[in-house]
Amino acid sequence: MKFPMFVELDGKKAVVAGAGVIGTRRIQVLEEFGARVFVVSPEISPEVRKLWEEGRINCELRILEKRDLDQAFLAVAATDSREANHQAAVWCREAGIPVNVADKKEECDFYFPGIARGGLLTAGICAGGKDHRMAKEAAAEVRQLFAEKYSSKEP
Ligand SMILES: C[C@@]1(CC(=O)O)c2cc3[nH]c(cc4nc(cc5[nH]c(cc(n2)[C@H]1CCC(=O)O)[C@@](C)(CC(=O)O)[C@@H]5CCC(=O)O)C(CC(=O)O)=C4CCC(=O)O)c(CCC(=O)O)c3CC(=O)O
Ligand SMILES: NC(=O)C1=CN([C@@H]2O[C@H](COP(=O)(O)OP(=O)(O)OC[C@H]3O[C@@H](n4cnc5c(N)ncnc54)[C@H](O)[C@@H]3O)[C@@H](O)[C@H]2O)C=CC1
Repeated sequence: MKFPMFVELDGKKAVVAGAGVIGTRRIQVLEEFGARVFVVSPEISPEVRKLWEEGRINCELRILEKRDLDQAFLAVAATDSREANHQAAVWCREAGIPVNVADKKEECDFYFPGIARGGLLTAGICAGGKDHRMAKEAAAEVRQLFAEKYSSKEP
């Protein structure tokens, strides 16, 4: 069971390997929560390219290398290669950097929850890696609750 720690990400380096469908989702969330996102991926989605062009994130269009992880606060391995994701996890573990591995929950130090925000509140919903559909559904219900009952106070 993972502990729901609410972590300060403002200005902290978050490395994301792979900017396809899942990497893009991760990059958007980390950027929204203030991290200094550094993307390494041979190909990137249009959404990620736009964030890059707006100067909100940095990208390198190549495969991940160990040195990319220097000074990272956290990392995400979201490539479509099991081998590359595993290698990233090993490098992170050696360097003591918490890592999320999109295709293997056993290699994750932390999970991405379903997120609900409203007013002053932020919730992260996790089904312990056992049912992401349930996490998604519950997060949608909590978003609805926040909008109905707790949205009056803006952050
Ligand atoms: C453990 C965890 C680690 C982590 O990723 O952080 C993890 C792991 C894995 N997910 C996989 C598949 C999918 N996950 C989703 C969706 C979501 N997955 C999310 C979280 C988590 N997923 C973490 C905790 C989960 C928990 O609490 O139970 C959500 C909540 C948040 C988010 O991803 O942003 C988000 C829904 C919220 C939202 O959309 O609002 C979809 C559907 C979709 O993408 O639309 C699919 C594909 C289709 C399908 O199967 O349904 C695979 C197999 C990959 C493969 O086969 O290669 C693994 C790997 C494994 O289980 O080992
Ligand atoms: N955790 C979750 O919620 C989910 C996880 N997945 C898993 O996430 C992974 C990614 O899936 P998608 O985003 O759909 O794949 P995708 O094919 O859309 O994107 C993969 C990206 O990785 C990049 N890439 C490939 N090798 C790389 C390397 N060595 N270094 C850096 N970047 C590299 C590619 O250029 C591409 O941009 C898959 O392993 C998939 O099984 C899939 C669905 C949900």
